[in-house]
Amino acid sequence: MSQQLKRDYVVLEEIGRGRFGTVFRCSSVNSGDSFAVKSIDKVAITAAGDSLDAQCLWTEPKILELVSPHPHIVNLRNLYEDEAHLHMVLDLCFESNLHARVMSEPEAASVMCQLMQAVAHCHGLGVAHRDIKPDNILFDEENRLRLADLGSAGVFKEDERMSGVVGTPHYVAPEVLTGRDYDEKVDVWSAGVVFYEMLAGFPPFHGESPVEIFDAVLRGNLRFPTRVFRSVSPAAKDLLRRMLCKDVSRRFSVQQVLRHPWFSIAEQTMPTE
Ligand SMILES: Nc1ncnc2c1ncn2[C@@H]1O[C@H](COP(=O)(O)OP(=O)(O)OP(=O)(O)O)[C@@H](O)[C@H]1O
Repeated sequence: MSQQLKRDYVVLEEIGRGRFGTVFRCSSVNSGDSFAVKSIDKVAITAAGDSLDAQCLWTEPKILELVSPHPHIVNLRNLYEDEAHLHMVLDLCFESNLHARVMSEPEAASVMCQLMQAVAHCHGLGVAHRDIKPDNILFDEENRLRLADLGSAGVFKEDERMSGVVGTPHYVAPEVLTGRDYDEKVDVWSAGVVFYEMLAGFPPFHGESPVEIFDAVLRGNLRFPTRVFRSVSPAAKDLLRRMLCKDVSRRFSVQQVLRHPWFSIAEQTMPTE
């Protein structure tokens, strides 16, 4: 454990684990405030022998430095390195229950508005997240949405597109699967899948295996089964069509999503406290 990290934070219980990262709760020695520390095992990455993973080691902290601070992103507070680990001190968050239940449109609008603000901030700085999915959408102690895990993010420039298959089967955009170059609108597609799932309780493109899911994504046949979508507003369906549009040139940008009338319609029907 880095001596410097131990000087600044008391590292407490484990709260999560990924492929190479273990996440602990920690508290600041100075303020007593709670944070999360994600410790990446450099040795395990090197031993796994995957040069892509080794390259990605620095992607997350570098991109987090670029996009922090933002109220809807899991911000990087401090970074430490020792021989075996990279330690990222992050805002402490909690897993979302986005998978757990079908949401009303006002609830979904609140989630989508915060998510799209985080994505707009990233896109404005030339960063595409590339792995938007419920597991990477966390909430902080004040119940504010925080976009997490920028380990798969990519930097794009005006005349330079991105490549490489990155993402998670149900949420990945079709242009990523075809192996062609793509742009930041892959995030709008993935956020559209999350949006559909919040309203329907199941994803728009499904299958029994990853291959079947990929085939369904590539077909991109968006359906609104009456059983479930009978009570969903035409504005919500319109926005879903514009986000889950296979033709990237016609797919909405994040700014266009944020300007869509569905947000104000859904807000007007929000119950008052
Ligand atoms: N800031 C945080 N606060 C609380 N929990 C967190 C935080 N960041 C991540 N976690 C939790 O820790 C677990 C692992 O985190 P994360 O997915 O970022 O690790 P990872 O190594 O990048 O994972 P993978 O590459 O396998 O997706 C997840 O369950 C996540 O919910």
